[in-house]
Amino acid sequence: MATETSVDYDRTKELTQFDDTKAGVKGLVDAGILNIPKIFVRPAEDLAAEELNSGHKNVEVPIIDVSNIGDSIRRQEIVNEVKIASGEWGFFQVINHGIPLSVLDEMIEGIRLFNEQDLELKKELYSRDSAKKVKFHSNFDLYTSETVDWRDTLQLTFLDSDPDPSQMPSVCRKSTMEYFKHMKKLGETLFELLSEALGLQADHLNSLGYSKGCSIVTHYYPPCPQPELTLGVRKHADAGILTMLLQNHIGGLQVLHNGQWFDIHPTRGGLVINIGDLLQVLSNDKFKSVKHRAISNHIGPRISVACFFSGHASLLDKPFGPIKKLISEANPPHYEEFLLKEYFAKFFSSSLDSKPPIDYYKL
Ligand SMILES: O=C(O)CCC(=O)C(=O)O
Ligand SMILES: [Fe+2]
Repeated sequence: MATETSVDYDRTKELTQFDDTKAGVKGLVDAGILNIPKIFVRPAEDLAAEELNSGHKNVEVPIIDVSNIGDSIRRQEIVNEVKIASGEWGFFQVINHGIPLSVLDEMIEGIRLFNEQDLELKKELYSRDSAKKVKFHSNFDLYTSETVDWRDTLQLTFLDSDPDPSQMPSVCRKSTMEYFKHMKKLGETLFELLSEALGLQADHLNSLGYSKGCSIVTHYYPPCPQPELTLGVRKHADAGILTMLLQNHIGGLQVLHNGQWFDIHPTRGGLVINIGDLLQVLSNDKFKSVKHRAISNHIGPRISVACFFSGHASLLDKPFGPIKKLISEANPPHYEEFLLKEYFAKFFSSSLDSKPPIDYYKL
């Protein structure tokens, strides 16, 4: 909740005014503002507590080359790298994954075109309706978070079926359909590697439907006139199972590792993979879901495309918890079982900075 006490500052009114423009953060930049509105300014204690540009320059999140995965010796090495990265960092980048550069570049370009198209067209998709599969807005938790983040989002949700091209915004339809096809395929490969890294059969996670059901959440971070006062995305861990993220060349993504922020530098052709809270649960804490954030920048736009795997819609009513094969007397469950539909209801009714829903199920 807001901590603002000044009598002449009506925060709810400012939030509503911003939301009603349906123009997002880009609308503010287009209007030529030099000082960011108060709703975006992080609390003074947060700003004082840390230096925003504290990202380390010399240590890198692991980069895993997944070419030659068909070679059994190399595959075992890759599985081992995935195991170490997932357990120690919760993050890694994959390179040589086989997705053509043109597909990645066109995806980023499609999202740029969507955000930079005529505002009247973009406004038609502006919504906070949870039932909408395709929607554009700024900050899904605008009214519940302490501070508003400096980004706009186009969200495409496909939990029970593949995307329907007719629902896609026309400027990014072709590129998104192509990108989705590749995400699905690479997702299955990664779920195989993660299964093996947990000591399970390669098809374990795929056969349970965990690599099905995903949302493509695309972020557009306009240049910010006062980047030291706000963030692109606040510190959070991802609520789903696995995230695969494409970013353009601007940079800003940071991961919290041993209490320090590390930059995840954009690698041309690379994709950032991170373990979500639900995979931490499935793995009974063998894999870590780690906090990350995106800082804002004077230059931009920064564009990122997150593909969140959260399991097929048919799993929503089924009990969810640590994988039974990973549990023993020596390794008891760290979480009680819960229903995914209740879990996601908790997530979407709170804000990125509130208590993560998995905390309710910790034993
Ligand atoms: O834009 C980024 O690099 C990060 C986005 C992110 O963390 C998210 O969507 O959960
Ligand atoms: Fe995230």
